[in-house]
Amino acid sequence: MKERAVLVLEDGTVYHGYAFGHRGKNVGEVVFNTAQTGYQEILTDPSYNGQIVVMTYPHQGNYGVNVFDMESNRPWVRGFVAKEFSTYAAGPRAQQSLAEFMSEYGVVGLEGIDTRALVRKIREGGVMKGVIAHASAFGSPTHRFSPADTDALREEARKWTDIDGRDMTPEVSTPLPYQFPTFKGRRRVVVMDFGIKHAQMRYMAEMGFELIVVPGKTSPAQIMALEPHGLFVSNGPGDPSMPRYAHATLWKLMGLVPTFGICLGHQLLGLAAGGRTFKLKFGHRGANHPVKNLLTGKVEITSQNHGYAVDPESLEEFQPTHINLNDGTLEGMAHLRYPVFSVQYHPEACPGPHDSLYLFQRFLEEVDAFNGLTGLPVEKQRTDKLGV
Ligand SMILES: NC(=O)CC[C@H](N)C(=O)O
Repeated sequence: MKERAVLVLEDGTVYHGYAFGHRGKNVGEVVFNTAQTGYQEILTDPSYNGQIVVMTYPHQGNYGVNVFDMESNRPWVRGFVAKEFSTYAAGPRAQQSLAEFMSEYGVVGLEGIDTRALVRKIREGGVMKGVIAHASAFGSPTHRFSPADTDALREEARKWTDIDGRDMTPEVSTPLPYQFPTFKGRRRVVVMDFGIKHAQMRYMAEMGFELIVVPGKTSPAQIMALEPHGLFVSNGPGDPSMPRYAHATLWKLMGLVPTFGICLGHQLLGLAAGGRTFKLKFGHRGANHPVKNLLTGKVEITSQNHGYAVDPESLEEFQPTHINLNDGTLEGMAHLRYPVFSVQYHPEACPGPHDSLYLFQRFLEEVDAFNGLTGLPVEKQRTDKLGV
């Protein structure tokens, strides 16, 4: 018999379903993702630190998990919800089942609930805090949830400190600097790690960049002492207005070195330039968000995962370069005078389409133009041989 489990939202809504993955209980901000595949990349994307992710596609887990699709060294989601999880992992790339993977890393799962109703609720009411609890967290796998149990879980969700207003990046940023495994390149990029997805580094390594990854709290002087040709600002979790040290660092470095920011990196650059960020009602999380490139007029289908956005009205030194065609929010910007640009979405995909990979090429061109390296051959690095 399946073990009972519930999701209780802070507004008191209760969804009854069944336990999956690691047995237990966890609280987080409940968000939804509309990607049909890519659950392993989603689970291991550090930007989800603090969040319970609901997949809108009804069937998850069918192709298992493997060592290649890790976006960091472990999952970061606090809970994972789907209509139905496959217990069987099919396909030549599968090395482990999703159930085993979630159990191994302590990811509490829930299935068998009406995910469409839950997503409609979040779309209407905005993102909310919630708790997933399995019956065994109440002492026995055959436990039946009483109204007193769900009231207590609701209180637990309410009392949990909202990720809005919290710097969630120190937990996921590297504690010490390291070199991403690349050959010694003639173009050195310092990567500010706020919870980076490996795909971003893989693409840059393949393009011939030497990558030195530093903690998000690294000072401008320490960064410049590494003599970078370029600076990369990663994605990451939580409220972008909270890591104030990063705003100060990026403000000081603006114009000194060509800079490319993705997602949280984009938001931090906007804040560094004196701009403002705000929280979206339910965010953008999926693999088919249409974005218009205002410089070319072309539309890109993009991978997204963010709950905040930069207010374009608040920007003085940046011009908008990309907008979201669903809701008109800012998706990309470029500095008016310096080689500094950023996007809110994920050109590295993982999961998602590759329409926006040209941005990494643009970064390479900016780095070369600024450092007098134009004409230098790009030493393509085979990251598959490097074991990354
Ligand atoms: N993927 C990211 O970098 C997310 C940025 C930020 N934490 C947000 O939710 O908007």
